Amino acid sequence: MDTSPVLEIRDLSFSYTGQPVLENVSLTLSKGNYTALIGPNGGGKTTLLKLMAGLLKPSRGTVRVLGLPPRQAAGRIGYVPQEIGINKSFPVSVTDVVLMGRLRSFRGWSRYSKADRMAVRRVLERMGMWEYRNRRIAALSGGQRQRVFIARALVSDPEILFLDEPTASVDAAHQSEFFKLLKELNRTMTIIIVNHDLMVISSQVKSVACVNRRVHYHGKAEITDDMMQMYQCPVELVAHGIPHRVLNIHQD
Ligand SMILES: Nc1ncnc2c1ncn2[C@@H]1O[C@H](COP(=O)(O)OP(=O)(O)OP(=O)(O)O)[C@@H](O)[C@H]1O
Repeated sequence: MDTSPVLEIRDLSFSYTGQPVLENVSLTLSKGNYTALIGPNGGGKTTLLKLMAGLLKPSRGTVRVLGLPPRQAAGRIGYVPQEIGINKSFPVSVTDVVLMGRLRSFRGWSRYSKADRMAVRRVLERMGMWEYRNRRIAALSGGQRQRVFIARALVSDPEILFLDEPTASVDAAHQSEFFKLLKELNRTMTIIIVNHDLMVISSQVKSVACVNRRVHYHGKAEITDDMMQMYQCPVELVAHGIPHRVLNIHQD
């Protein structure tokens, strides 16, 4: 099995306004991993994901995705942001949004190739959204919109997929379908997912990185009483709207 690193972060620090958000972060993930980024609100998970995707530049240190600076690997990365601001009056359809994920092979404003359109159909069918292909994006529910943005990330066949709280507006039935899909995708792509519900996510992922200004990586994801001690992770989990502390605090 190929275990070459798909992601290598070395001595990374980042601040937006002088106040450090991430400090001395080093993390190496090998091909085929499926990692959850967990941690308290404001701990830096979204920021870390944006740094991995090349949407932010580190203040110090380096990020390499598939051996390259993230922007150079952009065509091989799929990124699903946490909040998708939609201008309700912007008349863009589901198909238009997913086609944007094919910009790599874009040939002009009026022409996408047949292969682009076929790829869009495949991915919309996979996400159960084909019947909505001509619907305006603003006229979808939050969960449906999220599936469209996941389709947009998948339509370029990425090797690594970054997802920022993708199940935030997905109901329980669709959530389990969604995790089934991710498990299947993980056969061919590395997945890094931000999620708050460790109890749900731990049954899915292969590893966990606790993010709270610093990052602590745990190569396993099962949560047992013993491991709660071992993880020593400061996480305020929000399960069914009720915050509760599951793991103990890191010593440094
Ligand atoms: N654009 C920005 N400008 C300034 N500060 C920011 C910006 N974005 C985030 N921050 C701050 O950086 C810190 C980390 O934010 P980030 O969104 O990465 O945390 P998070 O772990 O993803 O939080 P949550 O679980 O609430 O989504 C927070 O204190 C936040 O207020």
